[in-house]
Amino acid sequence: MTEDEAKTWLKANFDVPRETWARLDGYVQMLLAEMDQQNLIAESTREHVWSRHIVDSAQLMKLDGTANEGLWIDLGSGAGLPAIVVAILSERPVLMIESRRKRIDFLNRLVGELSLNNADVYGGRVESAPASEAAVISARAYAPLDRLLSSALHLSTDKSLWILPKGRNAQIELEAARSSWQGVFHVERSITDPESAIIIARSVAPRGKKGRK
Ligand SMILES: C[S@@+](CC[C@H](N)C(=O)[O-])C[C@H]1O[C@@H](n2cnc3c(N)ncnc32)[C@H](O)[C@@H]1O
Repeated sequence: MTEDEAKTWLKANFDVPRETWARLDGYVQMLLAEMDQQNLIAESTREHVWSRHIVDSAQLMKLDGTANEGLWIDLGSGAGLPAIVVAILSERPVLMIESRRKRIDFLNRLVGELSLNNADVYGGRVESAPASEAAVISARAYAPLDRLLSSALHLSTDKSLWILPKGRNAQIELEAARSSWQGVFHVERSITDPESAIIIARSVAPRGKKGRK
């Protein structure tokens, strides 16, 4: 997907009025500028931010069956991916969880400068974030599936939808996690990288336990 194709895809798949487009553009500019201060995205993707990061994040919203309602929690948000894209393209509340100080500061700056009234940052570890009842939980390049689910179970309910871009190891990670986790899992192909996949999960619980909230 070229950068032009990425922008065309966004316009075809989302309502993108001028103000929303200006926010996306502003985010890309701030992300690239911040790369002089900290390493937020792979150097090789600097010239491909719209396809490799913005569309890569936005595609997750297309897999969300929650009617765009309820809290979206993003684990290990780092550069703000996918959370900032979700917060710009929707009005739903978005909570970013990130533990590294410099990244927390950058995320707070994004929220302020892009006037994202629906977005918030928890600066700390996922494991110590206050219990919540997320409608959606996302995590991009955060942790292997088993550790990811263990660290964030307290942020979910039985109804939470987990949307987890997993690169090329999706199927392997899923098989490895199945011995410890039950739930309804399936894998979707990424539109930005045909070899990458996204794990979608519902009704997630540690194997052998019943009666989640
Ligand atoms: C590889 S980066 C990915 C960032 C972003 N999701 C993206 O796709 O560009 C992983 C991020 O997760 C954060 N992280 C790792 N473990 C964490 C934890 N237990 N709690 C909160 N943040 C964590 C790291 O500080 C880092 O910013």
